[in-house]
Amino acid sequence: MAVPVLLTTASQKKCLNPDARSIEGVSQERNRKLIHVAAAVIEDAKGNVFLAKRPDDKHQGGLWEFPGGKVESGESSETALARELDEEIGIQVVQSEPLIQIPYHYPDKSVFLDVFRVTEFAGKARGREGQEVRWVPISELDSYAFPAANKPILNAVLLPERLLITPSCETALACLQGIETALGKHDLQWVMLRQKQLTATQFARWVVTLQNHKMMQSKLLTLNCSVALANELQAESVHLSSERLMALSHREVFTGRFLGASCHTQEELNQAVALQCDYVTLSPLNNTDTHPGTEPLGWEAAKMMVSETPLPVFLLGGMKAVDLALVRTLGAQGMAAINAWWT
Ligand SMILES: Nc1nc2c([nH]c(=O)n2[C@H]2C[C@H](O)[C@@H](COP(=O)(O)OP(=O)(O)OP(=O)(O)O)O2)c(=O)[nH]1
Ligand SMILES: [Mg+2]
Repeated sequence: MAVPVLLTTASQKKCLNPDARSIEGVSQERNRKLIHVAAAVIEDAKGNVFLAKRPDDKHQGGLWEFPGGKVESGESSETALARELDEEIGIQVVQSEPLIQIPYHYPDKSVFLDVFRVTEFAGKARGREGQEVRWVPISELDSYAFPAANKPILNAVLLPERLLITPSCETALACLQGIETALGKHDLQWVMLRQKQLTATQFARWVVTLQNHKMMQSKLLTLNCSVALANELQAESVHLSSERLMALSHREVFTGRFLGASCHTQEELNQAVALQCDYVTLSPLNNTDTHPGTEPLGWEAAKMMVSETPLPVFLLGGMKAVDLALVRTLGAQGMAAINAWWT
């Protein structure tokens, strides 16, 4: 008989707040022990992800899930993952890496999702328990109904690992050329337009130029501006400065897909979690030319902060392109940088 592991650790603290619960309800849920669950984002070589439908009579029934199940007493998450994937979908894990950890309180249950990316496996994935299963292109994941706790998993899968932030540029043309060079040289998929020296009108003009450029058609463009301006510009992604983040009392109605924010402290990270941001940047990791005189967080503190944040975290500040591997071992989603890629 499987005995699920109940977590009472620091993971309790970083839970995403469930929607529309009374204060009393939330505090009761927060004291509840977390059920430790190992789940897998299984990818094939074509960029498809394997989904299974939860049986109607189970918790979160009828919704699509990343296969997995409860970690049993005495098991590591990796062992539980391997066992569950064999039992549920008949595959044997060959290679996996941690993707993200999410504590979440449902009204009736609290779970701690320990999510791995499985990049290599043996066997043919199938529904061994009669459940409906499907290989789904990553670009179509957003059209599937998942349990509410899964939102950060989707963000972690959909967002690229590397974010290029533009330095302040003299002209829109110089900015375009810089982006083109960096994207071409480093095979980047994600760009944040950050140009603090521009007025909103000038910024909007630069954005339209970028949006219409052929090279940006297949890339994710994030605008570092207000939500109102990003909506006006029909942006797919907006990035809030820490000042804008801390000034918000609730998640503004952003009409695009990804709402991110700059964080430098635990308080700002807490606010990003409370506002249900889709990702955060955490900086400065090291000393940087762009923010001289700012005390860096350092790798140890950053590691702690990442482990307490149930959102995809992109580390930023004085990093080199080769630091990506280290960033991943810390549990962060990836890295954001100007100088590492802008030449
Ligand atoms: N496997 C999986 N579980 C998820 C996801 N999202 C999510 O909220 N959960 C929740 C639903 C359940 O409360 C819990 C997982 O339990 P489970 O039903 O998969 O556990 P299990 O495979 O060990 O099944 P059982 O023996 O308890 O029947 O985590 C997800 O993407 N995958
Ligand atoms: Mg399961």
